[in-house]
Amino acid sequence: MQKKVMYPTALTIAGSDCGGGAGLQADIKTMQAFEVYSTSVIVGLTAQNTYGVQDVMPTPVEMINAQFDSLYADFDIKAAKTGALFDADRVQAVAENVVKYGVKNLVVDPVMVAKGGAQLLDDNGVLAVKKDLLPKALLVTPNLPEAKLLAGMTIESKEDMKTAGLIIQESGVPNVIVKGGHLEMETVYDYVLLEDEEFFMTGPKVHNENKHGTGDTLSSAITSGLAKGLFLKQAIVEGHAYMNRIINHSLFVGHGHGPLNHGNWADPNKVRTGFGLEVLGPQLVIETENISGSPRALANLVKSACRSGVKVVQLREKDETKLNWEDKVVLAKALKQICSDNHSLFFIDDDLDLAILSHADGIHVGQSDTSVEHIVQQAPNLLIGLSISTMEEFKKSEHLFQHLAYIGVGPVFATQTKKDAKLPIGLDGLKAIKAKSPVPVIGIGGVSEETASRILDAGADGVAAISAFTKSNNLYKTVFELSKKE
Ligand SMILES: Cc1ncc(COP(=O)(O)OP(=O)(O)O)c(N)n1
Ligand SMILES: Cc1ncsc1CCOP(=O)(O)O
Ligand SMILES: [Mg+2]
Repeated sequence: MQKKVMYPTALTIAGSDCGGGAGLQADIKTMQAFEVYSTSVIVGLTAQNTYGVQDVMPTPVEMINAQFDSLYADFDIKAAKTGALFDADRVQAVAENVVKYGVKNLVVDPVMVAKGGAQLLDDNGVLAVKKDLLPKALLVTPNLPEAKLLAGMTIESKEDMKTAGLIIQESGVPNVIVKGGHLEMETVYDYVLLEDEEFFMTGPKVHNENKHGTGDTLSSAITSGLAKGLFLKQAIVEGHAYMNRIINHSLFVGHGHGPLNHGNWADPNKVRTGFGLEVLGPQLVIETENISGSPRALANLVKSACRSGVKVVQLREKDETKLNWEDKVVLAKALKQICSDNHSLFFIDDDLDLAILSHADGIHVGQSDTSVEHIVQQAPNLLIGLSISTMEEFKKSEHLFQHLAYIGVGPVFATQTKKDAKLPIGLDGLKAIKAKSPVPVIGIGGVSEETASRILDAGADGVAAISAFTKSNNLYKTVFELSKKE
């Protein structure tokens, strides 16, 4: 099977924790857990273990600049975060590079004091973060002691957290999370103040000593979501869910405050937010006809769907299209760009020329369309999906599986959308094919928020749908429902 794995890239700008539980080591592990490629600018070294920080050595400013130069000469960095920055000179250097390279989606974790009490940002550094870095950031994530310093007030209640959030927002950063883990309560409240919304996130207080690196981990998790193209609120909620999960599976290594288990992310939904073809998630199949004939409306739907978590989009422009060839090419190229920007794969239905011209990632073909062998010969880099409607078609196609990324099996249920659809194969038919298929099985036809979980429970690796998306008034929920097993 051909495989193409797409990895968004993120950056951590932070200090090294040689003990591996916090700092940029925690960031890299978290990003890996989110299937995001991590790059790093090392702002300083710490000699550190689970007992605390024994020594600190900041990186020379020239070397910080050189690391930024190297990374931005090469990588397409979609989101970045800062951790320990040590002093005002280093904050200044980071702020200058943020401007120089137009660093996108910057999350500032204003690390000031390590768990054992060592100072990781001096007093002038705190002022520099406020003045030089926060106005350039998308989000800042202080814990209570950090929020007290940034807001210049004591914080002893949830109300105080809200006031502190507003004061910090006035520094010029549009979004703030004040983390309340230090409040003496059995529930941990984190106050989220966004540009247009505010809410508390809650989690249980965890009664063990292994919480080293929690701040780094949450901010990296959010940064990972941003790198993958999630909306900020989604990235925050997913990051928080990740933290809540792994904090309950922390590791007993070392003899002091142990680290989190960043790899313990055995959430059944996880595979559906990943990248790569083993983890297709719901596929949006769409043509201008489905969306009042308007290419712009189609582009908007594709953009929103990608941002809601769709990882594969297929353009299925049929003969009835009102578009001429040139307009079709323009549309396909625009959709490919939207998909690339959002780390989603872009497929074309049937049309090999259009797939090649638009630099699509893949092509989907039916039993009577362009042959798989011809595609492999003409465009060996294209991923290929093949339609299968019956067990007979499956058996007839077995020699092609070596070339396929997936098979689209259906219609599973009756569909109004495809006029020439064959008879529904049903859940039992799908199950029988899944049992024999060496490639992922995507169920299509009559997929809705109600039927998707039955198709997935029958063994499908993912679903593809048209009307479920075009009729949706909440794409995020639709993607969630189309990814969910019972
Ligand atoms: C994922 C997926 N599965 C099946 C189809 C149907 O393709 P095909 O059989 O070629 O029918 P048309 O789409 O051409 O009407 C698909 N497009 N995608
Ligand atoms: C393209 C295609 N192939 C088999 S059924 C179908 C149409 C799916 O549309 P809907 O998701 O609205 O049932
Ligand atoms: Mg076809």
